[in-house]
Amino acid sequence: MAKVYYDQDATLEPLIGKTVAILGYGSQGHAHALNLRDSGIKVIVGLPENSKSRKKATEDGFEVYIPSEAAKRADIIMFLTPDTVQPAIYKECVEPHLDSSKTLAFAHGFNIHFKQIVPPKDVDVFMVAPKGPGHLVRWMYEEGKGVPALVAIYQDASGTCKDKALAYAKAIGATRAGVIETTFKEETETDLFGEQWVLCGGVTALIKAGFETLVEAGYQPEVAYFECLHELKLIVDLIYQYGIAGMRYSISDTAKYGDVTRGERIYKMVKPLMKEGLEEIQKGEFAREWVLENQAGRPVFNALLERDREHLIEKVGQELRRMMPWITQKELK
Ligand SMILES: NC(=O)C1=CN([C@@H]2O[C@H](COP(=O)(O)OP(=O)(O)OC[C@H]3O[C@@H](n4cnc5c(N)ncnc54)[C@H](OP(=O)(O)O)[C@@H]3O)[C@@H](O)[C@H]2O)C=CC1
Ligand SMILES: CC(=O)[C@](C)(O)C(=O)O
Repeated sequence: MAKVYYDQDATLEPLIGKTVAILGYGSQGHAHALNLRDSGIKVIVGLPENSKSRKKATEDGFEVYIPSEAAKRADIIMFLTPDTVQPAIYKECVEPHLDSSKTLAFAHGFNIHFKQIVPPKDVDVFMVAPKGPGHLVRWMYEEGKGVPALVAIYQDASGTCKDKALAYAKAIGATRAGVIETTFKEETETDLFGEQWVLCGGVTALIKAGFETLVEAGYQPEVAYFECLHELKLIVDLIYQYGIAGMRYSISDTAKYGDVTRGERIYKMVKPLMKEGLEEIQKGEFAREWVLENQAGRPVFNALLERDREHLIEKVGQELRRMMPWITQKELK
């Protein structure tokens, strides 16, 4: 079993007296900045003058600088901007201010692993990758809990990089839940695989296919929504808390039989696709496609997101969620 690091295995000491620059103030950026500051770490934020996030970062009480100034002032520079703009930010704003006293940090290994960013050898480089959405990283921290994370050391020129990474993980609350040491390769490939084939791509495909199958067969869209989306959370909550066996303990025998037999058909169809998808990631084909998509102005990305925004399930869901105000616990901002 992998070694898991908890609060008692890490100390904030390596970050005390240091300045951490958080480049970006979005899902992860706001959470890391607020959690680090609440843990007693000096934080500044790096955002372009025209950034929509400047208002929120300023209202949250942070000193906000343009990225190059933030990089110049900081000891540790954490990239929490979209992966696709990190290479340009690095080249234009960070690299000119690098020396052996600086540390680069990431929350996803994409740009280091696929060599879109190649740091000088005398600079420490680590990753602290929360295994959950940024808003939950903040909400769990506020509740005294944490979102688990992966840490990886890419370069340890100083001999203290791992201590800094674990201190960072502790400061954002991750060691409350557990932190596993990995590599940039393992985090990048598993994260891309998970978000494409299980968590986001996998789940949304199942939800849409199920909903459309029922609606096209003439069933009411509201019934299809409750069956294929609303109830999914309840089932996943059981799996999250008790494992697959625990969830199956709670559902009916009829549902269990359907689960293990019809689920087997889905499993047999999907696993070969998943293996293909993992190979695409490992061979860099997905990375190349995503880099080129961004260079072309995201035509496919924008078109497919817009298509799904117009999906009937979004319209039905918005209406039904309005009748259950307790569902939307906190505004996603
Ligand atoms: N979302 C998640 O839960 C997770 C994300 N990650 C990783 O965290 C990193 C950040 O992702 P995420 O938080 O989702 O990003 P978001 O898209 O939520 O936020 C991006 C932030 O970067 C800002 N930004 C955009 N361009 C620049 C720039 N040139 N210089 C400085 N800031 C800029 C944006 O400002 P503006 O408002 O102006 O657009 C925004 O504040 C990525 O590496 C991602 O892979 C890792 C684990 C989970
Ligand atoms: C939340 C998370 O870790 C994801 C889905 O991989 C991401 O948003 O990058």
